[in-house]
Formats: sequence, C-alpha cells, structure tokens
Amino acid sequence: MDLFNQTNLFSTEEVRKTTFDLPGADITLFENFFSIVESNKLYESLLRNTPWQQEQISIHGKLVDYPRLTAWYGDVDKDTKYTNTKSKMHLWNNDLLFIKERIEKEVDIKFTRCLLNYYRDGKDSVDWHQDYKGEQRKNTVIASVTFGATRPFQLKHVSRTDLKRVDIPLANGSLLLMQGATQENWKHKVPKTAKQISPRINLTFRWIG
Ligand SMILES: O=C(O)CCC(=O)C(=O)O
Ligand SMILES: [Fe+2]
Repeated sequence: MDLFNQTNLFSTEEVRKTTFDLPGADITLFENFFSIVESNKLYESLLRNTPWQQEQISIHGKLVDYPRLTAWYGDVDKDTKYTNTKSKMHLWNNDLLFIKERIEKEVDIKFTRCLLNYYRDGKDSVDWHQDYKGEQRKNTVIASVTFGATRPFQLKHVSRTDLKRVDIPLANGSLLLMQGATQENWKHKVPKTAKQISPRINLTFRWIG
C-alpha cells in the first residue's frame, strides 16, 4: 500500500459515527458530517448573511441580553415565540436548505424550523435547559450542526444524580442527533470559557407540526 492510500484510509475527513449509551436518551454524533471545505464555506456565508438578533430576557422586570446572537428560519415567514421574546422567522435560504437536505438523508424527518446561535467568543454560552415544553418535549428530533470553533456540549440527567455528566466536544462540521426521550430526561448546556477562542455557529433543526 502506498503512502497516499494510507493517509487516505486514516484521513480525519472520514465521517465518524458515535452512539452514546445513556439511560433514557438517544444521542448520535457524526464527526465530519460536512467536510472541512464545506464547513468553512458555510461558516463564512452564515456569519455574513444571517440577520443576527440580540434577544433579551426579562429577569425581575429588568431586560437582560442573551449571551449569544440568534436567528430563526423555517417553512413560513412569521413571528415565533422563543422564551418570552418575539422573534422574526425567516424563510429558508440556500445554505440552510443544503444543510437541511443533507441531514434529512440521515434521519427520516422533514424539519420545519431551525434556530441559529452565534457564540461570538468564550463569554457567549447557553445555560442548562431542555428543548421544548410538555408534549413537544416527549418525542422529538433535534439535529444540531456546528461550524467554527469547537465548544463542549454538556449533558446531565434531570433527576438521577448517580449518572455522570457527559461532555461531547462539537467540532466544525459535526452533526449531533438527539432523539426519542432525550429532551425529557437530560438537560444540556454550552458553558462559558475564559480561553481565547474563535466564534462558533450552531444550528438546531427542529420539527414542529
Ligand atoms: O449551541 C449548541 O450546541 C446548543 C444550542 C441549544 O441548546 C439551543 O439552542 O437550544
Ligand atoms: Fe437546546
């Protein structure tokens, strides 16, 4: 075997699938789901073309900025209610349709909306939460795609303190699928870091009927 083939065989560009064996969760990670060339191109394009919004949350009557910028996209051009602020929902663009269709080949679902999060630096984050409420939380598919800097995605069980926390580094071009009862039983967060890191864009494709 020549050297070229060998490097190809162990190339870091191969899609690598990892399934996490966690009670009450169905989580699969695909590293290099998008190639480095695709990922870098999509990162630049999304960063430039997304109408990033600074959402705020009311805490004890005081408006506080979320530690990240966001944008909603979906099948319909309307307002959506995300926590307690109203957000504009934009119609899918070509970048998002390309990403969405690639994921839909992997998982048998047609996504209806997507939340984009832009973490400008290590001070940007998302605190412990579960996606959705009530019935919607019970059996849903969330497809999370990352472009740019790697950040740890942490998970902890909602009630079982005997279970260890899980830390999944989400790198450029990765896809994380969270299915079944994951949202019901596990919380997730992306912590702040004091390290000097470059920006990260995360997209969560969702299904809401
Ligand atoms: O940035 C991430 O990896 C997660 C984002 C997230 O949990 C959310 O938007 O609900
Ligand atoms: Fe989330």
